Amino acid sequence: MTTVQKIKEIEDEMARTQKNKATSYHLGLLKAKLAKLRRELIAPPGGGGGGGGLGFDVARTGIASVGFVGFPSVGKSTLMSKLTGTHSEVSAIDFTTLTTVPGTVKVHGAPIQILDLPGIIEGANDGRGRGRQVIAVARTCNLIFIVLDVLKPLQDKSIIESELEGFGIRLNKKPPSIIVRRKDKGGIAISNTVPLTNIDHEEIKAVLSEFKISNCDVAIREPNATADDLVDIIEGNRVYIPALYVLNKIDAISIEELDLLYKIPMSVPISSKEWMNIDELIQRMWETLDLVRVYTKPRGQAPDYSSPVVLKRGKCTVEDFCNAIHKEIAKQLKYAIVWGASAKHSRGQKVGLDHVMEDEDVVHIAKK
Ligand SMILES: Nc1nc2c(ncn2[C@@H]2O[C@H](COP(=O)(O)OP(=O)(O)OP(=O)(O)O)[C@@H](O)[C@H]2O)c(=O)[nH]1
Ligand SMILES: [K+]
Ligand SMILES: [Mg+2]
Repeated sequence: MTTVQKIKEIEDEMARTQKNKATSYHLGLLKAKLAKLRRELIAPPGGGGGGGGLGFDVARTGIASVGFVGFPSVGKSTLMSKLTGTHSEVSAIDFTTLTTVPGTVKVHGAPIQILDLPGIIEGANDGRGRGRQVIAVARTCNLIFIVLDVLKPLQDKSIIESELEGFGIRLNKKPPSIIVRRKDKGGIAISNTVPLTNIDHEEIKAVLSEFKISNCDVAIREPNATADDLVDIIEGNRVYIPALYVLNKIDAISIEELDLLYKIPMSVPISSKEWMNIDELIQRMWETLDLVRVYTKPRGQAPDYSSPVVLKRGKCTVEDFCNAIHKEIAKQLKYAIVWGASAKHSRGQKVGLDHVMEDEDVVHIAKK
């Protein structure tokens, strides 16, 4: 039996099994087994598989990257070409785009890399089409645009989601607050600071046993944690990426239909062909990327608002700022003065390398 067939078999069995006290251990085992099989698919034991592939690894430029994932002919290349000014072949024929096509769009002074990708189909992460290479590129992006054709069934949305999920990508989700600390002896101790609503001790033990963990402390702080969350923590190779659902081709539907689309969370209805609602898309892209612009103020001069240093949230200290300019600067720093949201007072705050900055702060670097 192939790995794909084994996965199908387990999924079928899980669908047949009612979740209750008597079955939770068994379900926990199945979930862990499923995760292990999926890992085999991503990185087969003999090597190979997974990412890379001719034309898929492109030079990464800009401060952040956005990957376009969707079925064929939903309009990914139309959007990418118009957004970036970079040519990417457009046609009504499926699988027009065959490799990664990179382009750049500048948003609020920050260069963002856009990666147009080939269309994927159901079963992509089982190796059908170029799906695996496409999803491997998506795994490395800071934001994923799941592009959907509003003229096609909405079910396509969940197919794409499960293809990405199957490859270890978690969309619009934070890493679950679960800690598994392995020990040499002492058995399994489970503690929780929140009520366990979607997982019970039997299921936790089943998952641990399938991963051959017989001694460990499990601490669950995640409200509504599931067995899948636990598996994610044990497997450890998950990536947590924000996603926006880009609902394309709204030029072809009625206002009433458009109203319904607006109810889908994290979605932006657009028409790439007729250039409708692109401003909202760019604004939502900017907000979701959550970047931090910092303006430099040379001594005795006004800040330079034309070219911000753009940093990522969580990596936006004064030290990160210095390193973004030149790797020697942090060593030469005497102090920095920061104005803006991160500063305590409006006349500016004297800070050191570990100060965390906010979007649109102004900074002056005083050297030794
Ligand atoms: N009506 C309408 N048609 C569109 C829109 N955007 C793209 N199209 C059409 O949809 C078809 C496919 O467009 P592409 O941009 O090649 O789609 P793709 O997703 O890149 O396709 P693949 O590379 O094959 O995966 C073309 O005929 C486009 O003209 C849109 O906003 N509205
Ligand atoms: K196409
Ligand atoms: Mg294309």
